[in-house]
Amino acid sequence: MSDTIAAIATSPAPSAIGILRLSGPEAVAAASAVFRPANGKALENCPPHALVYGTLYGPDGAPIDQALATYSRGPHSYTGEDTAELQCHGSPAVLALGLEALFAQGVRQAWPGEFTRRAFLNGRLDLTQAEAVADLIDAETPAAVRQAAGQLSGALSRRVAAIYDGLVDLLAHFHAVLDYPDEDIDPFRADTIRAGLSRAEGELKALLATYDRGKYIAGGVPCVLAGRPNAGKSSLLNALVGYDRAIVTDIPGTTRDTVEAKCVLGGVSLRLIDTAGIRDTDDAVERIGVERSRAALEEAALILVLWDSSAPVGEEDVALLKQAMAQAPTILVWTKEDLSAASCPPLELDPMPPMVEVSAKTGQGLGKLGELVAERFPTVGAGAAGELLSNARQAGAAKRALDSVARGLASLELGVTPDALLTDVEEALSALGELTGSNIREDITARIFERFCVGK
Ligand SMILES: Nc1nc2c(c(=O)[nH]1)N(C=O)[C@@H](CNc1ccc(C(=O)N[C@@H](CCC(=O)O)C(=O)O)cc1)CN2
Ligand SMILES: Nc1nc2c(ncn2[C@@H]2O[C@H](COP(=O)(O)OP(=O)(O)OP(=O)(O)O)[C@@H](O)[C@H]2O)c(=O)[nH]1
Ligand SMILES: [Mg+2]
Repeated sequence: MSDTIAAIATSPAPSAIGILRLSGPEAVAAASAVFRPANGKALENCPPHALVYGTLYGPDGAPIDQALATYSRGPHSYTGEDTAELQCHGSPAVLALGLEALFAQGVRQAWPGEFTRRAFLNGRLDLTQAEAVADLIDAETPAAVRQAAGQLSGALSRRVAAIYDGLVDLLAHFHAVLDYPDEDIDPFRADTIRAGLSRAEGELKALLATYDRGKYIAGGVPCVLAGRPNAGKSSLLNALVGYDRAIVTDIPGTTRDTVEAKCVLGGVSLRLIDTAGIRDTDDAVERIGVERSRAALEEAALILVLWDSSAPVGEEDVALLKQAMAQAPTILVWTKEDLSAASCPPLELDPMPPMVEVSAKTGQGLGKLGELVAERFPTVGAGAAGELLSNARQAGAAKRALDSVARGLASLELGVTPDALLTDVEEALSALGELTGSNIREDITARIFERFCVGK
């Protein structure tokens, strides 16, 4: 039987309300020992799922807060175990004392994600739903909220289950042919199996195609700021994130290492990557920085090429723009719009990139830049029904399922033995089981729940 865990479930800053949460066999008894309801009854004798008003006592027995408490009996709770909550004033000192009082009752500190891990182990959530809990907490845009909330309610699980069930139906046909292992699969049955595998293949391809969008919604679009030294890259990064994240000076070659920061622009969550200005240089450190800039360009899903509108455009600016456009959706950003513009020869590019003039100093043009980003990633700002693959673990499992199904289809054409084909289908089922967590190794779940916060 599992032990009883407790944690502060709310943020560590002073706030209106702060919650202590417990789960496990002694959860209700421990909460009852430190909290006395105003109605004179013991907490455990009040009805479950109700909020009860009363006094919370610290480890030395002195009152430390007027609070609300509630408890639930497993399996009718978040974790599926007995749970209790103490909803206090959100003072970090009160919460720390309350937690200490609970430890004195023999409960222990919860690990990060341990409540949700218990919910998963007790079958209250599958793995994609548990991951959605973490995604929801981390969501930075309305689109990310909708995607995570849909996944939490089981939308991705249902989509995967439909593929899984289709493959299970096929297994019945295999058992019929396995009874006669030396005979070829009769053509009628082979057609049925082929149709089932093709359908699963189509569904898995469609599912995998959701991953780009899902990962951009959940984790942000990797967006590189590129341009020659002093173009204003770090200034733009700072203007977009709203604080002085990167060092800005008038010395060309200020940024050496890549600098990352998140922002929301045009409703799209971006992972901005500021880079060293690209130029030939004798400085060994700067040269490594320039190499990193070029490497970052290759990882980008969106590139902002910055041209200083107060300086003449050079050949290297045009070369960088062309390189970027060949690599990913690119926006040409004319910087320092507040200064007087240098004259620029007409640009002859086909196609022309979308362009915008901005000033990091005044904020002019940033709204227009947001519109251009939203045009490039309309579906990333729009949210989803929650049935997108949203992380690499999910995509990896779906890819393995697809590979197994494709192998099965190829084998069928080659006329292999039924048991080889059966192995392919079983491998596909096992990969889908990993995706939802119905069939997954302990060490992998441990890694997944480590990313959660304490108290979740
Ligand atoms: N105060 C508080 N707020 C919270 C949570 C919590 O645990 N406490 N949650 C958690 O992190 C989330 C809500 N999720 C929850 C999911 C299931 C149950 C639950 O008790 N389910 C039971 C009973 C349902 C019912 O009363 O109808 C069940 O499913 O059987 C509670 C919270 C977000 N807000
Ligand atoms: N007036 C004005 N000056 C700007 C603007 N943006 C940047 N600057 C100035 O241009 C100079 C270079 O800015 P940075 O943001 O450091 O340029 P960078 O592209 O990051 O340069 P490197 O890191 O050296 O590649 C600094 O003196 C900035 O203050 C702007 O919008 N208006
Ligand atoms: Mg810089």
